Amino acid sequence: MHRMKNIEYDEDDLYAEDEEVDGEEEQAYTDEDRQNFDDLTPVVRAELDEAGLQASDREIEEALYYYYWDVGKSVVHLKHARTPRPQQQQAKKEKAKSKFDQAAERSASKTGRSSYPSPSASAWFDGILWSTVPSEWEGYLIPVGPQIPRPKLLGGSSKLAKLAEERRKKAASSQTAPSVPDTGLSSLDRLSKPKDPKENVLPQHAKQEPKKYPIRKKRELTPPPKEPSPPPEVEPKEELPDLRASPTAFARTLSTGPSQAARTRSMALDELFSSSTNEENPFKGPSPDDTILRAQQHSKGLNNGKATKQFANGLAKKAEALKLDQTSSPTTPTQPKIKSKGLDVPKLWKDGKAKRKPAAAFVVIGHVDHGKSTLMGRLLLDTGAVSQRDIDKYKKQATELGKASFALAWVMDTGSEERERGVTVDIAQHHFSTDKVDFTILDAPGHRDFVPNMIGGASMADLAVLVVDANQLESGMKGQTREHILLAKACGLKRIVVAVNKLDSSSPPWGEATFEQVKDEVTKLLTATGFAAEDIAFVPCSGLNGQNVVTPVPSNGKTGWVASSSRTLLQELERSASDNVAEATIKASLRMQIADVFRGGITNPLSVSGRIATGNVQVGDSVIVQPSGETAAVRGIEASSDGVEWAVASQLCTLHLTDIEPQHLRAGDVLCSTSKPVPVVKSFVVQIQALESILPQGVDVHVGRLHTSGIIAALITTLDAQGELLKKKPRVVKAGQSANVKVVLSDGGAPLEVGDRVVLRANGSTVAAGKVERTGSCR
Ligand SMILES: Nc1nc2c(ncn2[C@@H]2O[C@H](COP(=O)(O)OP(=O)(O)OP(=O)(O)O)[C@@H](O)[C@H]2O)c(=O)[nH]1
Repeated sequence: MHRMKNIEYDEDDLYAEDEEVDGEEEQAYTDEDRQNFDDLTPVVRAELDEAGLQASDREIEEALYYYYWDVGKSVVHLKHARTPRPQQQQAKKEKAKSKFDQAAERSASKTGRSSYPSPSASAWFDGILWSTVPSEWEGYLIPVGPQIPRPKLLGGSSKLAKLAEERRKKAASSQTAPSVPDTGLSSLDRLSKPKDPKENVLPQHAKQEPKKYPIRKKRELTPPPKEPSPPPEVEPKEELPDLRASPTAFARTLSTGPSQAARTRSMALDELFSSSTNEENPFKGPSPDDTILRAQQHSKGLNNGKATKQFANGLAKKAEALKLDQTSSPTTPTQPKIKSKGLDVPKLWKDGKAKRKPAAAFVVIGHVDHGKSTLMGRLLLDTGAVSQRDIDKYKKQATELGKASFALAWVMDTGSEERERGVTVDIAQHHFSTDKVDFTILDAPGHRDFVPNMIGGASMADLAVLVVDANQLESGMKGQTREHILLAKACGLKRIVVAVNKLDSSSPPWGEATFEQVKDEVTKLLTATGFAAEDIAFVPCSGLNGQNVVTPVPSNGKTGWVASSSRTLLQELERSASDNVAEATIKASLRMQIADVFRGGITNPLSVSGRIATGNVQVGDSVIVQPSGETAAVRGIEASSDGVEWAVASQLCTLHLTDIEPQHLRAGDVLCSTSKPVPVVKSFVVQIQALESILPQGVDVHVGRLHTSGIIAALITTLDAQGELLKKKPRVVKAGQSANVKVVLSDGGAPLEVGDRVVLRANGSTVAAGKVERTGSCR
C-alpha cells in the first residue's frame, strides 16, 4: 500500500524497504491495540449490522486505529465509505473543487503545462482514511506552507540584524524586480547592500547553464600582514561565475517554468505548497543557503577580479601563485607522470605510531561576535604560531579601519571583506603545535547566514570548541550557540570544550556566579542534545587579554577561583586529543570529501584539500572523483603544511592532482580509491532527529561540504527514544521526534554511503539531521 502513489517516482526509487515496512504491519500493533480491537470491533460491527452494512474485521480495525479508538467516527467513516452517493451530490462535489485543486489548476494554466502528471493535488491524500470524511465535515486546508515565516532559531547581533533585514527586504522586493547582471560585490555586500533594482540583484532563477567550477586560490594559513585594501570597487556588468550551489529543492520543485519539463515527481508538492492567495510563487529562485553560498563563491572566485594575493603554504610557497584563466586547464600534457612507490602505508603508519605526536582538529563554533576568531588569534599568538610583530601590524591596520579590537581576529579572518566587516564568512584553517599535540584549528563563521560553512568545518573536526560570551548568553542560546551545538552533534562530534569568554568584561569582572550560570545553562543544552557529561569541559577565559587561554591566571585576586578550579584552554585541548584511529579505518577504501579546490603554483596548479575519512593515499596513486567519475593522479601531498609521501584517515591534507580537468572537481565531491568508488545515489533513507515539524517537503541537503537539493519524499516511520517503531507512514514528524524519512535528490544524485551524516535545511533553518540508513538506486 503506497499512499504516496500520486508522486511519479522512477521505478528504482520505489524501495524494497517500503515493502519491508508493510510486511511488518501486524507487528506494529501493541498488545494494548489488540485488546482495543477485541473490545471495540464487535461494537462497530453491531452498528454497521443495524444499518444493513458489512465490513471486514481488517477494515474495522483500520478505521478504529486511525480514529484513535473512536467508535463513533469509525462507524461514520465506514458507513460513509459504503453508502453510494447520489449522482447529484457527486456532480456538486466535482464543481466544488478544493483549494489545492484550484491552486493546481491555476498554476498549470499559468505555466502552460497542459497536463499535470498527478491526477490532482488533492489526490495526494488518496488512500488516507480521513480523505473520505462526510462532505459536511470537510473544511478547507489553507496551504500556508512557506509563505508564513517558519519558526526559526533566532539570533543575529545588532550589527548583523541590519544586514539580515536588508537582505530580507532585497529578497522580497526582487520577487518583482527584473534580474540584472551582477556587479561583482562581496558576499556580505550582497546581503547588506540596499536594494536597487538596477544593481546587485541576484538573479532569482539559477542559470541552467552547463556547470563550470571556479577555482580559487588556497586560503592562506598564516597570512603576512599587508596594507589595508581599499573598499572593493563596484565593477560594472561582471558575469556571475559558475554557480556551485545548485537550485534548491524549492526552486526545483516549485518553480514553474514551462520549459523545464523533467520535474514530474515534484509536481504534487508544487501544488501542495503553493499559495492559493498569492499568484506569485515566493519560492522561485535560490534558497537563502544557495544565495549565500553562491555569493561566497563569487566573491572568492577568480571572476571577481579582487582575489587578494595569497601565499600558498608548504611546497606551494616556493612557487609564485599562478593566475589561471578559468577556462584553461591547469593540467598540462608536459607534466611528468608521477610513479607510485607502492608503499605499504598502513604498515608505515603502524610502525611510526609510537614516535608520532597525537593530532587533533577542532572546529570553533558559537554565536556571532562571541569572540571565536579573537580567541583563536590569541591561542596562535601565545603558542608562538603567530608573532607579536604580526599582531602589532594587524593592530595598526585595524586601528586605521576603526576596528582595533579585531586585531587578533585578523589572524583567522584573512579575507578583506571579513576584515572590513568584522565577520567571519568562511572556515579558516590554521595549524599549531605544542610539545604534546599537533593541532588544526577550523574557525567557523558564527553568523547564521554562513551555517553551511560551519557544517563543512564541523564535518572535518575531531572535537568542538564552543565559544560563549559570558555577557551575551541569552542571544546565543536563542541563536547559533544552540544551532551550532545541534549541528556539531549532527556532524558526529563527541567531545566539546566550552570557552566561557569575555569574563574580563563581565559584571563584576571575572564573576564566578556569571561563569556558573553560563555553565549550568549550556550544560543543560549540551546534555539534552546528547553530549555525555564526561565529554564536556568548561574553561573560563578572556581571549582578548589572553587570560587562561595558554597562560594560567594569577591564583590570587579576582581570578583566584579560576586558577584553583579550571585548566587553561590549551591544557583542556591537549587532554582531548588522541591518536586512536582504528587500523581497519586506515586499511579501508579511500574516502576524502573535497573541502576546497584551489590553485597551488607552477608545480602544483590544481589542488584539493579536505580530511581523509577512511583509507590512505600516497604520491602516485590514482583516485576517482565522484560524482564526475573522472580519475586523477596524486602528484603531491601536504599535511600540516609539510610535504609528505602519504597520508591516512583522520588527517587534514592537501592533495596536488594531475591528469584531471578542474571542472570535474568541486567542494563536496569525494575522492575515492579506484577499486571501490563511493556510489552516486539518487535517493536515500535517513534516520533523522527533527528540529522542526517535517512534512514531505523540499530541503537543502548538506553532507559536510556537499550542498545539494532534494525533497523529503516519504515519511516512513517515527521512532521512540530507543529507536523502536512508533508509527508507520506518519502524516507529520513533530519537532523533537526521531523518524526514518526518504530523501530524493535533485541534480542527478550525490556520492553517499550508509553512515554518512546529513543535515536537512529549509528556508535558511536547520530542520533535521541524522545518519544515512540505506541508499537507494545508484546513478
Ligand atoms: N572584552 C572582550 N572582548 C572580546 C573578547 N574576545 C573578543 N572580543 C571582542 O568581540 C568582538 C568580536 O570578536 P570576534 O573574534 O570577531 O568574534 P567572532 O565570534 O569570531 O565573530 P564571527 O566569526 O563573525 O562569528 C571583537 O570586537 C572583539 O574584540 C574578550 O575576551 N573580551
